[in-house]
Amino acid sequence: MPTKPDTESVAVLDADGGAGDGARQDVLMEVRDLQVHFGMRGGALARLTGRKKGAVKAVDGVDLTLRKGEVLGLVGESGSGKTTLGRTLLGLNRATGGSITYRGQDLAQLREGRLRPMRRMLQMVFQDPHASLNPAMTIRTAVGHPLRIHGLVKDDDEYDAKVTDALERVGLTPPERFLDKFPADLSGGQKQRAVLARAIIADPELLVADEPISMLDMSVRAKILQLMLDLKRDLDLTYVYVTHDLASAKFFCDTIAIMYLGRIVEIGPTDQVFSDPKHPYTKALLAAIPEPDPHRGVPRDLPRGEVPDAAQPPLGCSFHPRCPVALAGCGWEARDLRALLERRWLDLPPQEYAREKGLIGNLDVLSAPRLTTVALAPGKGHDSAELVEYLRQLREEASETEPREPFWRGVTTMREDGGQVVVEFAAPADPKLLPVVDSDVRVACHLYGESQA
Ligand SMILES: Nc1ncnc2c1ncn2[C@@H]1O[C@H](COP(=O)(O)OP(=O)(O)OP(=O)(O)O)[C@@H](O)[C@H]1O
Repeated sequence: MPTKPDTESVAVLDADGGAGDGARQDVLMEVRDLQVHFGMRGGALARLTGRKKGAVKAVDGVDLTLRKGEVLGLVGESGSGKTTLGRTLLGLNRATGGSITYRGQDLAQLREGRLRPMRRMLQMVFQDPHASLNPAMTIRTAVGHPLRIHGLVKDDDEYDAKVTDALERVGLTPPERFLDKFPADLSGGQKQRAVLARAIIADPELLVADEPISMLDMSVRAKILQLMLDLKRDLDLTYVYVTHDLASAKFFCDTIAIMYLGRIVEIGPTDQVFSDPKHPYTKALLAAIPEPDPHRGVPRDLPRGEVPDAAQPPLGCSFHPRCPVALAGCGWEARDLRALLERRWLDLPPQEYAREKGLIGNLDVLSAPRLTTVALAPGKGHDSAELVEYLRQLREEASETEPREPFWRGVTTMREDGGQVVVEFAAPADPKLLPVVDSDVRVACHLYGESQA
């Protein structure tokens, strides 16, 4: 893959995370406290019992400043909200809250009718070029479609001239060979070139590209990214590049935003994020990039566990249940105790497992989200003294094992009370995205406290 070319407008963040005064006029889009929640329909039982429907917070308070000519990468595991954020920037998903300022208007508030003309300037490139092109349309019709929708040409000659120019720009040459072909006649790479031709034909300002190369052969991926960089340079484009692939983001992006469960946990110039990652999640993602040299070992895994359910995110920092260095105030709660017990029990022989599990009579109370105080009842044939002793033993064992289990930092109290054992956790705090001293990076992590700002 070619090395990342120098771009003229590398992003510079000021203390507020926005562009400095000099760069302010170069701001293309300003996103503030953006939220996109998807309602979940309750089942018949939920309706009967009057239980509230939940919501998935796909995007949960995102701030971004996108400058003209910038390539911003949205990176994170599946379900982190990258696609939803990208789509919302273009008005393809409606925002639940917050603002997206573009050309003096708030896209988050615009009605569909007023949004439509803006769409000419804001285009999306999807992952699957095959699904993006109507199999029954010729390339001429598909690529020129935006010209017709937005009424940008006066006659067929102008239409053909523009389609021909777009095909040339994306390397589908000579264009006459492609105009009357159907998508099925094209290779994957050629289809994605046609999709790019359609995306640029109406002279847009911003392209959101959602995993644009992930479904292509390895051999053409770098070529498509290079083509996108050439188009950006020639047509003054700005890109938002959605991917879970850090290697391509490193090559392609000026700025990287690392997303986790609907939030940006770290954002900054690509070289700084890669050379000196701050957030434990960023560090884990970078450590999980497979080594190109097979003699240097197997790919390392991401931290334990999976991305949690966005409908019931963890308290405090969403990453804390997987974080190897979490602190007391990172948001520990009852569910984390359950996860800890279950991880331990997985490794026990059946008899030991049954004995330990039998000590707790009401394990299910540990499933409720956001509980920072929980009362555990002893199991049949046991009492609270045995139960509290068991928990204290676990804590003791953990203090002697490396790497140190961070969960116990969050437990402030374990005491007997009225025949039960009350476990209390430290008050949770939501980490804010703050600038880190001596760097252009902002990070949402308690390891970099407010004093660092
Ligand atoms: N239309 C929808 N209705 C309900 N939930 C949705 C919808 N779209 C996305 N979600 C949920 O929002 C969360 C974020 O999804 P999103 O697709 O934006 O993440 P992503 O990081 O792009 O993941 P992927 O890489 O798998 O596409 C997920 O929990 C997802 O299930």
